[in-house]
Amino acid sequence: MNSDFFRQKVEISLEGVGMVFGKKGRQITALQNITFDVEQHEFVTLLGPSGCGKSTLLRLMADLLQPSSGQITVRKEHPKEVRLRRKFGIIFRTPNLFEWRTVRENIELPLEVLEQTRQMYREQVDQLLDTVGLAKFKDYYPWQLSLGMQIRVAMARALSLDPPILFMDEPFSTLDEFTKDKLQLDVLEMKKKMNKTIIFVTRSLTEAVFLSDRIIVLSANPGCVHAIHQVPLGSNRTLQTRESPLFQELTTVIQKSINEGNEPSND
Ligand SMILES: Nc1ncnc2c1ncn2[C@@H]1O[C@H](COP(=O)(O)OP(=O)(O)OP(=O)(O)O)[C@@H](O)[C@H]1O
Repeated sequence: MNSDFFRQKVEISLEGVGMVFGKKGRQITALQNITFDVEQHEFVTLLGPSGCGKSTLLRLMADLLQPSSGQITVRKEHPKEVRLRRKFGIIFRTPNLFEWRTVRENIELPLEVLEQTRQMYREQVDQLLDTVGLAKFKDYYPWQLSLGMQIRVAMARALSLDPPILFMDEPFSTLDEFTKDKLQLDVLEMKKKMNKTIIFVTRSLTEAVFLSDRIIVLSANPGCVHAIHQVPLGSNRTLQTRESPLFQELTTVIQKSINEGNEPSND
């Protein structure tokens, strides 16, 4: 039997992808020969030190940048086609909310752009407000919320069109540990309930192991795939999961992999 029979559906595929910034004379090769697939409903994290090209890679997949070489397909199409059909949700490091719009109005924005009437999406937005735990704060303005709550609003807004694919670029890097824990648990819950394919970027090894099904370790100068690690921690993860021997073992192995990938070469 064909081995593809056992594989999940491939959602995103990268083949020999490279990215060079700048003009002749002052070029930076940010990424070189990146090849991997992301399967449907998978949570894949791009992990590596600052400057190894994680954000660039995420932006290429989301069609916010165009690769200098190689090919990216999403559901067998060019990422642009998929973006134009609004099948991507994106959450950045800063929540980028509109200060003059309430929580509810910020979440409604993508739906408004599609010119749906408020009546059509009222229930859907109510559900999202519940999902991110902000139902009581729906009439607040962003400046009345903590940073953690603002990030929750950005998450709800990214989910408002129910996209199958979610890109998350270091969304929790500016948060304190306590708020980060809560939001990581929310993401795990969301993944379980909503069945999204999630591409997550972080510099934090523990965050990557806690959230991911698979971790892609990038090495720097230029950014390459150094190693790919499965994270077999199951789908019922709690804060106690981080105390388990398997979690400790995975962090040790992946830390070693990061160190190897970033050792200075002798060439
Ligand atoms: N628009 C740009 N123009 C020129 N160089 C860029 C541009 N964007 C990124 N780079 C360069 O590409 C490389 C990779 O940057 P990128 O931001 O993707 O790394 P990163 O791993 O996400 O880093 P960090 O964790 O610090 O955000 C860096 O050398 C960066 O300076």
